[in-house]
Amino acid sequence: MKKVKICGLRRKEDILIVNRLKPDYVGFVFADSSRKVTKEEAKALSKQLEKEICPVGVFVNEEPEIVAQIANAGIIDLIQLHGEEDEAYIQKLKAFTNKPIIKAVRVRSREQIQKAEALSCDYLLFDTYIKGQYGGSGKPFDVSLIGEVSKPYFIAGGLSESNVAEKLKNCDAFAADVSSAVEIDGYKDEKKVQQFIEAVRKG
Ligand SMILES: O=C(O)c1ccccc1NCC(=O)[C@H](O)[C@H](O)COP(=O)(O)O
Repeated sequence: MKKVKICGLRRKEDILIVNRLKPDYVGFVFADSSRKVTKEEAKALSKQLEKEICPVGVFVNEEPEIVAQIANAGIIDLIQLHGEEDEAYIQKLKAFTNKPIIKAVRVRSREQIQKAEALSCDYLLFDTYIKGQYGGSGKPFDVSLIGEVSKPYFIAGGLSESNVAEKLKNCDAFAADVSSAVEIDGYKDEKKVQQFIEAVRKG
């Protein structure tokens, strides 16, 4: 069964929703965004998360020492790098923490994906390229660009209950990641989260 990640949790209500619906992963965004949480907020939210749900920290070009501090404090179990982090950055981060790493790629070409495969991260995540916006755009991209990839990967970018099954059929993703389409007025909506999780798991 495909895995599912609900990204951009920021309220106690969001944690109650995911604890009931049990996605495989949830994301806390530590980068500039309407969904941004502080380390203290994420710590309090993560503590209330059911143990079977894996908390992921989303960072954009953050100092590796800061990322590692948050990871090593047990607030997150997986690190998602969503900026221009390169192999040198990943090596530096790995010197500070042994938490697994997802490297996000905002897809513009097949060459870019092949280059990302050589990075020493554990997973890749393919998201939509929008100039000036790192993530959470709500805009889809053509997943047929992905092709064969040697690492397990997430797909993201404008996924919704109505398009996720089709997108998963057109690539070999390990997991689907969503934020915008499971929100109403910027807040996570239980019904939408439930419909998305069901659509991913039904395939
Ligand atoms: O969600 C954000 O606001 C965000 C801001 C800056 C960097 C990354 C961000 N989100 C990362 C994610 O993993 C999102 O789930 C992914 O981009 C998909 O979002 P959406 O297209 O809204 O479903």
